[in-house]
Amino acid sequence: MALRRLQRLAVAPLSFTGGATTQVLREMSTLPRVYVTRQIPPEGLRILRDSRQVQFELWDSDDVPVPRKELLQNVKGVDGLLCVLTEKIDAELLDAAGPNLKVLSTMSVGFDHLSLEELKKRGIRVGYTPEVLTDAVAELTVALLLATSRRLIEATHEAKTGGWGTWRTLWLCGYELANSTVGILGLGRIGVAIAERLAPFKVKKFIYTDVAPRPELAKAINAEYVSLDELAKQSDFLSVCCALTPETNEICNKDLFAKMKNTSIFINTSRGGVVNQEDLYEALSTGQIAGAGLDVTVPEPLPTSHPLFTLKNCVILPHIASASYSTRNAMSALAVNNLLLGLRGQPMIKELKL
Ligand SMILES: O=CC(=O)O
Repeated sequence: MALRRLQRLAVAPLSFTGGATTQVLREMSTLPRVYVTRQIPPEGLRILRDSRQVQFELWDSDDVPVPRKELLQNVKGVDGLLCVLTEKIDAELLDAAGPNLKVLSTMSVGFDHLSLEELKKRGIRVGYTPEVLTDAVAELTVALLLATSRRLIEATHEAKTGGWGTWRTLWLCGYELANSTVGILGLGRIGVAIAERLAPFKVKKFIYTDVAPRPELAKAINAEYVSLDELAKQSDFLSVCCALTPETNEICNKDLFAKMKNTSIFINTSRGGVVNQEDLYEALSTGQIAGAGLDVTVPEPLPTSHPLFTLKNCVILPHIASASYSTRNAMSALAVNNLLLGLRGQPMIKELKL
């Protein structure tokens, strides 16, 4: 099938003169081998091609992830691996790759798909792509928040399907940011960038919680550190920005939703795993909270039959927070540069400390 074909790409254009071709092939065989699990955006691909540092094979599709069985086969003996967040990098995969594998580079800021313990045990260095996506994610979070709180999806649906009768005094009313309290669960670069964008909407107060206060970051947005309980109680808008870890797994559950105001809006652009989705469904369908905007779910894609899709007060996006052309190209370039630096034994631009 054309889409699923595996491409073997030379590090330099192959010459058609016999001698030169042989030379390139010989050169190829001594260069480090890299496997790329997805057709990555052009900027990264160009850097990889032009580097002449590696020979690489690529799963030549962006529509269908490489099937696990093929992935296990294709990584055999590689020195470097470039993956995206759909690939689970665990002991089985690392064993399949074997001892040559020295560098893993993920084109994502999140790394919950990587078994860090297994990577560390094998001395494999890990690159990831923070910072380059902060603006795009913050922008999308604001868009999702407004779409949810001002009921934009419901409103366009009504307009298109004949629900638009006379102008009505309380029809499709939502909640506004002016004079509100915005809570951030997990304050990092993205949380700060979201708050910076929301401040001009005349937010009254920013509050946040995290494992510990982060005064340097909080100062930039004049945010107050509070407990998780207080965050739930005080927030008119609660935006989840934390990484998915064993500590944050399903941290947004019925206990949290029960403490929230029935006028509050819940937004998640981090990872679906931080939310207990049954509890969220209950909170939304019983009016315990006013609405939810989710860019991430468990599983992804969320089956179209999922109960959350039946709720008018739940806006669900298909994990697109970083999806702008410039950001995805920047992520692919950073992922490739991390990989190439790692394979040269140099510090990566963005390397995870294991
Ligand atoms: O979710 C997106 C990422 O981790 O980059």
